[in-house]
Amino acid sequence: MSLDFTARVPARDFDVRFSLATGETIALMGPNGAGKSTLLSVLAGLLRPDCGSATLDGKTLYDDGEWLAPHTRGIALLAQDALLFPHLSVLENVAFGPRCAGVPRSAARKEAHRWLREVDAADLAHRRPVSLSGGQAQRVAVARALAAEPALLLLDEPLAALDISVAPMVRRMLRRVLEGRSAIIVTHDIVDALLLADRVVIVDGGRIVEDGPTRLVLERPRSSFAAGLAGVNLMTGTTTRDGLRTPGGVQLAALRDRDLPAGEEAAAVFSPRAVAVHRLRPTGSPRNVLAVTITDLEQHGGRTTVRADHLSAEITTASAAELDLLPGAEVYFSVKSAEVEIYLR
Ligand SMILES: Nc1ncnc2c1ncn2[C@@H]1O[C@H](COP(=O)(O)OP(=O)(O)OP(=O)(O)O)[C@@H](O)[C@H]1O
Repeated sequence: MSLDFTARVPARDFDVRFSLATGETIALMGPNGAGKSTLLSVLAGLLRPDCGSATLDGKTLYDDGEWLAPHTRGIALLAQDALLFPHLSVLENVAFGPRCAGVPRSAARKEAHRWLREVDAADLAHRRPVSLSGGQAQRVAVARALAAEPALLLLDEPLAALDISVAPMVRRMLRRVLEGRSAIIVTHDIVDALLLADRVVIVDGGRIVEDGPTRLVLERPRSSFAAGLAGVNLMTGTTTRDGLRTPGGVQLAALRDRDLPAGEEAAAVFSPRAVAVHRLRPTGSPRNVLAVTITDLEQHGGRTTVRADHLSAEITTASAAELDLLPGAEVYFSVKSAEVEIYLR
């Protein structure tokens, strides 16, 4: 194990215990006020728990009387905003960690150039932080965090402050640099959990309520929070000219980003509300049609969720009754391509 963590902070009703394997990335999710920032603060050494202990790669971070100072923990914390040092150039920002660790100036600069290349920001080396866009600054912040060679990387909603148009690029970069790294990423976005993490840990009311592989937690949610997250349809496969093909051969047309390359691993996401249910295969429409078998129906208010083969449709209860839907029935789900979003994995 890379990290073993227990902490109690009664003033915040926080009582959490979990472990992280070496090279594993966890998505930490939960509603507002659940305790996600508390967990990161305790790990980063910004908040002292009343009791508990934590070790990282065999090093004690805290225990009864022991308390390691934040800068000696080997943990880098990346916040929502890049928080670069405004008076230093991009290169000097990234070289800061190695310099603090005693690396000579020219070697530290060389390191910094290497990390900037790693995050596709080599051309920004001589810029000042004030001249960077949000996405550029966040890439530099990632390079700065990695240049310190942390044993554990903490990312607090790293995409939340970014424009929706640049978030996918930064997400792809993160996916690349997080590969094989011990990291905890706080996110509210299930797409991040699916694409960036090996495992999802859900906290609610200062306690862990779910912990497991992201797919499994979504398919069999045990907490109301996870059930809410599971309210999206996800299909994985490879990109094609006009969408996605699953390993089982299902073709899904999507409204595609024009620069999306074909043949890449990707996930398609669409809302259950965008799915229509039919008894007979619909013809002559530009929709995606999937033949499925109903596994379960759930009524809530005037609407019914129809679950089938890991997908779900949300339709009015009146139309569910009209279609005479029952578990075991073979039906067709259809969704317009404009409702399907594709994310590279
Ligand atoms: N500085 C503080 N002092 C006292 N209590 C705090 C402090 N910060 C947070 N809390 C309390 O601790 C609990 C956990 O909050 P925390 O900020 O860790 O949640 P979170 O999951 O990060 O929420 P969000 O998604 O809103 O950032 C909440 O009840 C909150 O009110």
